[in-house]
Amino acid sequence: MSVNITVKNATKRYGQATIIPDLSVDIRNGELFTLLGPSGCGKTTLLRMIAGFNSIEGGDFLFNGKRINDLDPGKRNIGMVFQNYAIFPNMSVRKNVEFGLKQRALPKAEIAAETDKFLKLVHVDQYADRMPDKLSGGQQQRVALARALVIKPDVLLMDEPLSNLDAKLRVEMRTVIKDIQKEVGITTVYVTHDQEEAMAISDRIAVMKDGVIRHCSSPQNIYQRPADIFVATFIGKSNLLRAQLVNEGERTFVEFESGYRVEAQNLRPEECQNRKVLVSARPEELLVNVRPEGEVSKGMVAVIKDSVFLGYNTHYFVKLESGEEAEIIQESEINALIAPGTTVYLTLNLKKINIFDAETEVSLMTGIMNSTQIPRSDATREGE
Ligand SMILES: Nc1ncnc2c1ncn2[C@@H]1O[C@H](COP(=O)(O)OP(=O)(O)OP(=O)(O)O)[C@@H](O)[C@H]1O
Repeated sequence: MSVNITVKNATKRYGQATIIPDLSVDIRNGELFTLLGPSGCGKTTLLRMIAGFNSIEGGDFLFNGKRINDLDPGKRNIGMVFQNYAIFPNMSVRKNVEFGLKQRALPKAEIAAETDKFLKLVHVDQYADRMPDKLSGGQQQRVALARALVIKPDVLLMDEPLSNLDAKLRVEMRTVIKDIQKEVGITTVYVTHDQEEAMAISDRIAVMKDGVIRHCSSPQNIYQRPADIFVATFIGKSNLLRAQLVNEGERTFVEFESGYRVEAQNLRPEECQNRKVLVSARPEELLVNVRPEGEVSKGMVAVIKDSVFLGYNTHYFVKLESGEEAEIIQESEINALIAPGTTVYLTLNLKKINIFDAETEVSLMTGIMNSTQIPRSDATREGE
């Protein structure tokens, strides 16, 4: 039986250091929920608290509403996969997978049938009699996954399971994990510091910094409307440009340091007063335009520092008149690579930029989905 997990006001300290000050989050039954953040932000600490391996200095952990704080790790019915495989090197693949079932003293026929089922699920059935050292890293992680799932855990915890694999295999294994998780439907908490991996596999992501969840939502919501500048720059690449909000009657304009001005869109009405802001634009939301001789600029004036042709896309690295630098990714056009040294003007995809208060670094936009709570009336709804 898969469960929903509730973390209420969790606190974790190591000696004098508070690693998690006060963290609350609901993880839905059956979802693949990722804890994402830089090294040391407390992802593994939180995962180990869910597993019962770490003491809890404050707060409550609940599975389906039942408090588990005092339940031994072995009684929480949790499956786990770590980066260092955690399979027994002296046992064949089959023996590794059947280990958990034997410990539960199930009938022999059931053990054999269940082991076969999970070996097939992760596509290692043809290696059932091999020893782990005769398997590739990806195959070893598949065995670790089968071993974790065969006991029918209520929760699957995965801590950087792909970080020991090479880049190509890591990308392949994302699909394997995502597909298998959907097939078995077990609530999964996944830890990674790789934002692309998180975006590729997760139903929802919690972006963490210093033990605090800064943004919790679907990958699309977090990418398109990040809650603050940390999130905007941690998930994908964001160019940050200094600007000022300027009110004119009912209208609010964004005035960049170069003097370029556009009408602000999607700002929360209560946030429209004059103030210093930072505008974030993804590399694909800025457009490089060549300015014909003598024509007045229709955007922010910049000079191309470097042009990198990458086939379908071209990356331009530019320096603006304000001294700020930006990276732009643009679909390559035939024979139209703009040479370094060329003066260009930049325009923005206004619907997609994000505007943040320069001081608090918090977003001023409408449409931010950020919730660590499951709406009680609609716990199974997709997205937010
Ligand atoms: N047993 C421990 N004793 C003291 N400090 C610890 C202990 N375990 C972790 N820490 C500290 O707690 C903080 C959070 O560690 P944690 O392993 O949860 O981070 P993380 O986000 O998982 O990072 P990484 O991606 O590097 O694994 C770090 O500053 C770490 O040094």
